[in-house]
Amino acid sequence: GSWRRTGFSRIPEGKGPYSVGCTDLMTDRSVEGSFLRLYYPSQNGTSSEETKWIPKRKYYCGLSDFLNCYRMPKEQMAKSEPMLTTQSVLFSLGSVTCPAKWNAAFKTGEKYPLIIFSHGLGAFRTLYSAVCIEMASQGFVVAAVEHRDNSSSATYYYTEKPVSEAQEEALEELQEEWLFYKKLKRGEPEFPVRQLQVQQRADECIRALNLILGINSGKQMVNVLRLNFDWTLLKDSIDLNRIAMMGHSFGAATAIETLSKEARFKCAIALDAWMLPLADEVYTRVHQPLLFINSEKFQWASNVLKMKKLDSTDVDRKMITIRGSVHQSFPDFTFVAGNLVGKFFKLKGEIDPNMAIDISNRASLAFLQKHLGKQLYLTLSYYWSPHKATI
Ligand SMILES: CCN(CC)CCN(C[C@]12C[C@](c3ccc(C(F)(F)F)cc3)(C1)C2)C(=O)Cn1c(SCc2ccc(F)cc2)nc(=O)c2c1C=CC2
Repeated sequence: GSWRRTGFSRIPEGKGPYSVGCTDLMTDRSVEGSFLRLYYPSQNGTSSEETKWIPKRKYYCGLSDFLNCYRMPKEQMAKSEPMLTTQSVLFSLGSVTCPAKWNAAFKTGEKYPLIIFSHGLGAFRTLYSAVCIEMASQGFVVAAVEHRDNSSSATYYYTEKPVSEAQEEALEELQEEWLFYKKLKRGEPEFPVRQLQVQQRADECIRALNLILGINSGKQMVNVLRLNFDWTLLKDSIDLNRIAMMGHSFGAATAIETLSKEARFKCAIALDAWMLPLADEVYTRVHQPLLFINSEKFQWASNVLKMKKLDSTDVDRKMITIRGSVHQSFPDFTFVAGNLVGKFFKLKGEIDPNMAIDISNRASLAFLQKHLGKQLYLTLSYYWSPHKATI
């Protein structure tokens, strides 16, 4: 509408041949369950509703608390114009949708490769829709997990309300329990906290993989979220040989940790990896191909040196840097925030946000095609010739 600020651009649509659907899945009524947002190739015309980008108001509260490091000190607040508080920025985003059809019917009839996506520190499952929608439009099923390790700025799960005898016959009530970002205590060493969190995050990604594979084999599962989406259409739709991890920042470290624990993941794409949470052991335990896609600004020696420690001649390890991009060029805020907010919060670099994500997505797709697409060919040639198969 006309109220939109100039330069207010939306999250970019998928460029691939498939139309994209989106739905949410939460299993078990406990914090140990899985919670993920699924982006998938959908049947055209089965839904006209666009997907809500940030689905519950409590996410805004969690986000503005996480970002409160930007809150002006009190004395300055009094003096100057009412600042661009993160609260005001966030509440203007309430109506933002992402270009995927909410609960559209899953497109059956072929097997798709699977990507498990892990979000960054202070983010949550819905904030990387530009990347996930592009992958789904190219024929991937993408499960963006929501982590419950207190690194998300907000997340929730359901528990049964303790039903008192009096209400015995009443329908059992489900109660929403919220978890928020847990700040480090002053002087608390960061590594032990992040190492524990990256372990939990990897377990949550492996649990999500097992959940999707269970659905693929036709296993019955209960979605705690009452949505009208037919999960049985996913039966026999995942190509079990083509499974990959993707993640941003803390989520990229999670992707590397997950590969070291689960060989069913054939490769990973690390978007602006934050390597601090990874223990030394992981460097000798990852054997799959890795692609590091870095922004120009999120670079410091110790972090890059840890990426280089994973360099290898036996397996394909690549690193590219997108000139003019920033850390926030990968999550969706780079598209949703206007130029004013975008510059202020460093959500946009010099490069146009759509161009940056396009470079990243094309590099990702080429890497996935190389390491997932030829899997069958590689296997066959390996058996036919004693030499090491090469691509
Ligand atoms: C601990 C808090 N703080 C210390 C000063 C650092 C805060 N910070 C920089 C921020 C996120 C920022 C952001 C977003 C969104 C608006 C908004 F206004 F548009 F909403 C504004 C400002 C604030 C840019 C980061 O944490 C960077 N970062 C991230 S950002 C992931 C994220 C979080 C929230 C989002 F909405 C979107 C994306 N993921 C990581 O895994 C890691 C790091 C650093 C190391 C590991």
